[in-house]
Amino acid sequence: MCTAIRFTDPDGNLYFGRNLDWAYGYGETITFTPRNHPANTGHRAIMGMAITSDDFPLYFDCANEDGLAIAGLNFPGYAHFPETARPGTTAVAPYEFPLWVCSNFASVDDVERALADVTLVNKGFGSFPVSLLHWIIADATGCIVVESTAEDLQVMRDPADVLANQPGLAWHLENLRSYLNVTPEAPASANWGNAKLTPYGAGAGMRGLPGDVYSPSRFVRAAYLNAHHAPKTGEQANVARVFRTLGGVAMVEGCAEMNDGANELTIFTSAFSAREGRYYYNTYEQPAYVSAAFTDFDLDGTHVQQVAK
Ligand SMILES: C[C@H](CCC(=O)NCCS(=O)(=O)O)[C@H]1CC[C@H]2[C@@H]3[C@H](O)C[C@@H]4C[C@H](O)CC[C@]4(C)[C@H]3C[C@H](O)[C@]12C
Repeated sequence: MCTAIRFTDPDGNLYFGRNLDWAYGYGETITFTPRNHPANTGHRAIMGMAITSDDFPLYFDCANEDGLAIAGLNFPGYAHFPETARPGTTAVAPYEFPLWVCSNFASVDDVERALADVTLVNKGFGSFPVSLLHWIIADATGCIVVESTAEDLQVMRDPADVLANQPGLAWHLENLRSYLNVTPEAPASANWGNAKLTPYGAGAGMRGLPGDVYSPSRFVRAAYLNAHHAPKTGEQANVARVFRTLGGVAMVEGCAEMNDGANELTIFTSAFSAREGRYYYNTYEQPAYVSAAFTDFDLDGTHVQQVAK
């Protein structure tokens, strides 16, 4: 499973992060695509988590120098990509979609407009299978979710500022209504007959928030934690906010098996700060952040640059 969140600090800077939950990694590391890389048609510097094949970055999530960020999350059972583009639309393959978005656009509004003329097509990269994903795309103003299904390509505003896995965003947003009673406030005491009931301590208002790592539960919990986190000032506190919130929906190894019996766990957690133009991540066994900033790289170069693991 995977979960992604966005929020802004009190100065309006975007923070964006994701958990990558799976049974294994792919050798991914922080990967920078300079403005003049041949596949960077929009000439925006891009950084995120990827593996690289033949100097082509296969991003799991990434962000650009204008403060636009995207993450791909599994969406099997729902994701469907037609073989060919609808007449009059541009074909974009799922493996190149994060790069295409961050290369060509500076804002969620611009991406949303452009997607009216795009078909996400069923095309893989080399011998890799096509990933069955949906995507969250965020900037300082908000976020959208993109879902290509057998019906159509849906581009939806996401007022919850989070995404998990299946089902689709519309279902998750509807499901949130079942939890509107959950609150940070301490409930008043109650009298049930002659029994006087008082809270043991903090957290009593959170009873009912699901504690498991099933996708609907992670969506609800991430939405609650993200919406209620205290606003923070400064880079360190906001990066901590991303990691603490995503820690609230992280997967502990051994608690949830995948279909093949393998244990799913939070392989890495990442955070992008548009304030500093910096990408941070940690892994299951290495909780200390590793980070890189756009300014660490040759912005006008032509080749992908990777941060050694
Ligand atoms: C497995 C990852 C999604 C994790 C996730 O959402 N898990 C949910 C588990 S569950 O179903 O809900 O149980 C996805 C996210 C991004 C994907 C990668 C990116 O799309 C980049 C390339 C794309 C290639 O087509 C396949 C390899 C790949 C390197 C992908 C491998 C894999 O599908 C990744 C890493």
